[in-house]
Amino acid sequence: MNVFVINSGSSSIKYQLISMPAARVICSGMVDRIGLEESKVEYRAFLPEGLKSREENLPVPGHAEGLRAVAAFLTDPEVGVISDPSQVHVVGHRVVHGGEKFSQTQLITEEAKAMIQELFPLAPLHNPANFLGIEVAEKIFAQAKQVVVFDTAFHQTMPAVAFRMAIPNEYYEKHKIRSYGFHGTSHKYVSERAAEYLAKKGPKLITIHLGNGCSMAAVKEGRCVDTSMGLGPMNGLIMGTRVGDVDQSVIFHLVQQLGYSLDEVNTVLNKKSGMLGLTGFSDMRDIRARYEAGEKAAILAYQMYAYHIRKFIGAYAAVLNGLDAIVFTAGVGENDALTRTLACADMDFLGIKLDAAKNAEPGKGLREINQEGSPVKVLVVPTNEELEIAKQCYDLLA
Ligand SMILES: Nc1ncnc2c1ncn2[C@@H]1O[C@H](COP(=O)(O)OP(=O)(O)O)[C@@H](O)[C@H]1O
Ligand SMILES: CC(=O)OP(=O)(O)O
Ligand SMILES: [Mg+2]
Repeated sequence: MNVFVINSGSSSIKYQLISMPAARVICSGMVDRIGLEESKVEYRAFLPEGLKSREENLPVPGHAEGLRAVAAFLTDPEVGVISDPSQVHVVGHRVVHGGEKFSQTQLITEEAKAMIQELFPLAPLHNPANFLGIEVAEKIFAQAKQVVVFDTAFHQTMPAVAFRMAIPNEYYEKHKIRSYGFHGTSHKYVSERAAEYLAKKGPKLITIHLGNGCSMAAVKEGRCVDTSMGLGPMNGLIMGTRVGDVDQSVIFHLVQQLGYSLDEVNTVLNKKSGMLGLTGFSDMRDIRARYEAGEKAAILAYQMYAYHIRKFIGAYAAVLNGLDAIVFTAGVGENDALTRTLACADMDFLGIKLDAAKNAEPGKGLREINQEGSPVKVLVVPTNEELEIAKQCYDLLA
């Protein structure tokens, strides 16, 4: 079964074609900077004769054009891996928000599509792009089964004490206002890899996903018991452009004292805050360079970013009543040693003892970066949301 996995973000599409159940990656790549100048389509094919890759800088005004460019690579006479789109049997879509009704992996229905659209306001950077991905893939891969895998699914095991908010009951009962949590596919994938590595039954884990969006989860016996994101993917940790936890009074102040409309407030908190608001840059590599150069704003932003991670580590160690390992993952978590250093600083009372040399070593796969004998393991586990989505598609349909 050939599963084409699409992870559509606000300005990018990551994709992999995976042969299941062997979990063999046939090709993978990404469309970057959609809608901006210098958009780019990357494609890597793992052919019997070796790797063939292509990178093309071409205008990609929208997701439809991006996916069409990818489909053209897939069937290209020289670097292609299939002769016809019908050789894609299943398309697996990452969808960020499915609300309370849609959290299980399932075939796309008109009802699910309507719900994904209804939730645009709650996940404005993600659901619209996810929806477009579905609409375009239904046209390009017309014979394939289309499956949705929700970011919220893994967090459905949270108990009510964690997911309810102390607002009047009717808002939950009538309107389903509660914490949902996101990046669930990633938290699930890395917590399973970590549990295998630790070879311990039902370990107590804190998974720390640091990409453009950032979130943490407390995982006990393979189940999520708490997570840092809520009704939408804006709260919790400081992110690339999103604010993370903020005092609600700020919202009223912006509206009532500074005259902002609610749309403007939303734009500020979702798109202009976080590391971008603090430093002028949202990409951690740019901020890192300024940190190294001793720029004050970058130093404070890094410290704040790590401080919020440390607060959640403390909170989740309490929630779990103990801790076997903390797990860093995603673009920043896997690659940025400085973030890990700052996030693990002064945590020896909790048993977290980072090994500076191991942490600084660049690596690729799962690795342990704690000191010998550290009571809590510190792991870097590369995430693979695409593989997890392909597995779930296979389990649903095989
Ligand atoms: N080598 C690196 N060092 C530091 N940060 C990195 C490195 N590689 C990627 N990143 C950061 O990872 C983030 C993107 O992570 P990613 O998981 O790809 O996010 P998303 O899936 O949300 O697009 C960016 O902030 C980028 O700067
Ligand atoms: C939910 C979310 O924040 O996703 P991403 O990190 O891909 O933006
Ligand atoms: Mg991501």
